[in-house]
Amino acid sequence: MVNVRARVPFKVGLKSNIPADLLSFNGLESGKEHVAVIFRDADKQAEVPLVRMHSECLTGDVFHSSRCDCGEQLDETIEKMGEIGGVILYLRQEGRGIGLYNKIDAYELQSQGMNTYEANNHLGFGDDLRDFNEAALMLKALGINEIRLITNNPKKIDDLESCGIKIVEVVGTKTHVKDGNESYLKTKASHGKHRFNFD
Ligand SMILES: Nc1nc2c(ncn2[C@@H]2O[C@H](COP(=O)(O)OP(=O)(O)OP(=O)(O)O)[C@@H](O)[C@H]2O)c(=O)[nH]1
Ligand SMILES: [Zn+2]
Repeated sequence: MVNVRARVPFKVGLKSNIPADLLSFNGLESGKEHVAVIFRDADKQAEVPLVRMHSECLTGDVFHSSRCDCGEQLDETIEKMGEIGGVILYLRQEGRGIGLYNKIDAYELQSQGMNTYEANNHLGFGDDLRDFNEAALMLKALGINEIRLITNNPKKIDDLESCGIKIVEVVGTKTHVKDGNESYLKTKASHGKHRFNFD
């Protein structure tokens, strides 16, 4: 049984000025310390909340690495939810579930010419090891069964729905192209079926 362990207020965003609550949970069987960040008490409002399931990316979220778009997606989400409310589930699934050191090994292979999925496969991993069952349990612990999901990734939609969360709307993120991540994003679109808008 997953339930809320603690809920504390803090302020977030690039200027540390966006109020939110940080929540921890009991009962996550993976032992992963997933957290939720709730803006404008979105879990207590009548409207169906905006939700983002964001998988940990130390290199992108913290260092804004050129190799991916994770940090920009997180910043965009925080800005949006600061204005209209929402819930970020920050999931400790570094490297699409293979972990940080393996992701760095995969980056080494990508520097030699493999794409993001080929590198995973070469290391003996599937394309994406994540499952979103615990994310669904966290939402249920918050009393949330229906959401508007921020994602470009169809796998997240299918996985959450199969765990009993109703997705009433899918909201895409912007396409954050920068020097260094274009082929990564294009591979996600062609192979991973992510929905991006390349102008
Ligand atoms: N294995 C591997 N993982 C990567 C690579 N680049 C980024 N990641 C990981 O991919 C995950 C990105 O997850 P999310 O931000 O949830 O994004 P997503 O699955 O692309 O889906 P949406 O952003 O919701 O459309 C993070 O865990 C990153 O650490 C890579 O080249 N190899
Ligand atoms: Zn990333």
